[in-house]
Amino acid sequence: MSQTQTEPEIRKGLVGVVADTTAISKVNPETNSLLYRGYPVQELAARCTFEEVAYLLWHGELPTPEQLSEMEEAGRSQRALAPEVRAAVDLVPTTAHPMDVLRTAVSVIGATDPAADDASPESSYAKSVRLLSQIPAVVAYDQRRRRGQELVEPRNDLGYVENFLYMTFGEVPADVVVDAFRVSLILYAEHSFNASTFTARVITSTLSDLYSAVVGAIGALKGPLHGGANEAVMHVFEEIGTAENAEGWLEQALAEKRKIMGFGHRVYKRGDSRVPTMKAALDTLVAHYDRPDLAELYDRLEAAMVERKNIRPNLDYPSGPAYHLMGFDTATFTPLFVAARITGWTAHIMEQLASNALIRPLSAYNGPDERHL
Ligand SMILES: CC(=O)SCCNC(=O)CCNC(=O)[C@H](O)C(C)(C)COP(=O)(O)OP(=O)(O)OC[C@H]1O[C@@H](n2cnc3c(N)ncnc32)[C@H](O)[C@@H]1OP(=O)(O)O
Ligand SMILES: O=C([O-])CC(=O)C(=O)O
Repeated sequence: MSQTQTEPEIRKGLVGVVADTTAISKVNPETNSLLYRGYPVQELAARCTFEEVAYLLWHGELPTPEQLSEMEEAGRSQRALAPEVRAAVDLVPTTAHPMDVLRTAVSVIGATDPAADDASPESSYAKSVRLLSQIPAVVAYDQRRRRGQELVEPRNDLGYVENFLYMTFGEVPADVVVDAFRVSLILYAEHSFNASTFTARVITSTLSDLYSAVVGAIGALKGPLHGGANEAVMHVFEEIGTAENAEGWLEQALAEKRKIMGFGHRVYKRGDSRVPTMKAALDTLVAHYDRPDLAELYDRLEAAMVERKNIRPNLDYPSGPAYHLMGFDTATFTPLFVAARITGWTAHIMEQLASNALIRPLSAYNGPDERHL
């Protein structure tokens, strides 16, 4: 009797694999849309504070004024950089990437939390609020120490976004800057089973603690194929120099088989649903800082890439130059992504815990046949 052996189907990079359900966000490449808990992200960016969006991602509904102020109060009381976290940051040399500093700081925040291993929903939520509040203090302080500047203590009379900028720059910038930063954080907050979120879910699935899952997610986000691309976009802009070099630079880069940072996406093949909103925010910054040269370079490279490869920008493409115009150092861009995505990551960690199954795929062995010594 002959038996046909079916080869296992291997989906390298898990392309097209549906790994689980989620109620947190829906990415729909067909309609080019992104919903957080059912709400289009564009509407949230137009109408909500970042704190409201964080609450929505965590709880499934937008907060009432009372619920919001309760969450904000808990967050404000934890905004200052804890002394042991500051000491840990100071130990890391400034030759290290800010993502390495942030990863270390989150590890210390976890290691100094006596309830680190408490996986109850209440404790997970409290940790999520804690990380949301502490991460800006780390990011702002790290950029300042690299510039030889003193730490700026938080201001509790300010909202999250204003305070983040205040701790970074020592002043609250113009409304247009505050608003562009708010929009970027909302757009970066959540995006289903992207690589860093999936990393957090894999770690959580072993019943490890929330901080370990976030540390792993930070590591995954750092790579230039994921969050590290917003920083890489700025390096591309610097390499190109001025708009008239864009086409020539692209030809050469493609000839060298380079990946063009800020373009392409695993899920969206006809454009990233978040780009138009972030591009509009970038345009307001270009006008505010009077930098039409940057907008021209942006447009020329995008047009050339669409013409040559029919590949469109992802969110990192407008975010990189937007953060540059706001005054952030290029190496700080991906930590800003962490500050936003901590909301989505922790929402997914809580969702995974609520309905857990160990994540453990199979592999098809292709090494030598069995042999003996
Ligand atoms: C917020 C975010 O994390 S969004 C992603 C940020 N990352 C980047 O911007 C990095 C640059 N982009 C890329 O490397 C890719 O587009 C990714 C990693 C984002 C998606 O990759 P995948 O879904 O695996 O697409 P894949 O690599 O299969 O691309 C299909 C084809 O388009 C090409 N391609 C895709 N993106 C790019 C790019 N940015 N530059 C040049 N070619 C590209 C690939 O080389 C491939 O060509 P081939 O079929 O001739 O081999
Ligand atoms: O979804 C992805 O693969 C990457 C992305 O855009 C994100 O994480 O925001």
